[in-house]
Amino acid sequence: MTPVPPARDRLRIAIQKSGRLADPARALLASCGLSWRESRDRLFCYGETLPVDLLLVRDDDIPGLIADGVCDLGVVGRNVLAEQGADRAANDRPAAFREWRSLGFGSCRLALAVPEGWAWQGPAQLAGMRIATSYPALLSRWLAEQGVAAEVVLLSGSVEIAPRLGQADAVCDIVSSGATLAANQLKPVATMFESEAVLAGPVAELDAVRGELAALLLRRLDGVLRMRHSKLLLFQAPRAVLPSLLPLLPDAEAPTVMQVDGADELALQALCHGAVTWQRLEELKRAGARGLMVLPVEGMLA
Ligand SMILES: Nc1ncnc2c1ncn2[C@@H]1O[C@H](COP(=O)(O)OP(=O)(O)OP(=O)(O)O)[C@@H](O)[C@H]1O
Ligand SMILES: O=P(O)(O)OC[C@H]1O[C@H](OP(=O)(O)OP(=O)(O)O)[C@H](O)[C@@H]1O
Ligand SMILES: [Mg+2]
Repeated sequence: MTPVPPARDRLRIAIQKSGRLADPARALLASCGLSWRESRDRLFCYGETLPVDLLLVRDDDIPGLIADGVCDLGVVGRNVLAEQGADRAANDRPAAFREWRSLGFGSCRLALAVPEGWAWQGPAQLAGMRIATSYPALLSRWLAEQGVAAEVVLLSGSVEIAPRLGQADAVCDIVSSGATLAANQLKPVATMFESEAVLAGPVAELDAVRGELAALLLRRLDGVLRMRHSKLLLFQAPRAVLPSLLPLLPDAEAPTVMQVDGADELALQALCHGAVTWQRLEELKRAGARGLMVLPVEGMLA
């Protein structure tokens, strides 16, 4: 019988202890106003500003911890969440976690790669082949969708070396820059899955105190994510040039306009959601803007 975890009135979020997502996950949560007192073994961080604690674990364990109710939320790669979700589905187990938000970092893709010398003609070519992967459920599902019968060889790491060792004919693994594939004389031929870090949580909403804490956190998180690439642009300009400045700010919310030094001189404040590059500032200056200042935006509560 599965043990029932004791009731909690603090929210618990699992993140990677170390690895690619550890620092950005912690930085993102900190930018939502959370801070922690770390325990000496660093596996549990007690929330100080809010009753939101961190659990530091291997990323592969995060979906299971959510499924078991040991933690409420987790920051994990969509690839890990999808693999474990596909595995549950393949074994007729009910869904026990889902993606709550995509977080905009840790981008990579799950790709099928074959030796560089192969002339790739499509998935049918894989029939009867051995494919090494750490993502057996996603690979099996993709092969079934393609109607191809191939052998899945499970490896927990260093997958790209399998063809050279004669363990497999092709591989299915995470690709980002493609450097690991190239170093192993492999080429990507199909993308199965686009991934990034996500906030994962249970299928149903949380309730009571933890539900309220999660709602508060999501409101802050949405504000941070929305503002992540936004900048506040401050500048002055004569009223007459306004019609030629506004087309240069297509991604800006309606600017706040203040009158200075009489009716003709304006001070403007525009929240830009796209990149505010030097080139763009120079174009604004050529069009008559002066005193251009770009400020970062840390968050927004609508
Ligand atoms: N080369 C990459 N570029 C960008 N993101 C990646 C890359 N490789 C993996 N990722 C993403 O980062 C996540 C964590 O990768 P990492 O290599 O730290 O995992 P790990 O070795 O399984 O860590 P753990 O010790 O927690 O089990 C992956 O699940 C994936 O979502
Ligand atoms: O396309 P690239 O930029 O080369 O990245 C892809 C590599 O990154 C990951 O491995 P990682 O370096 O995390 O090693 P691990 O699998 O042993 O954890 C992944 O498993 C690939 O091997
Ligand atoms: Mg792992």
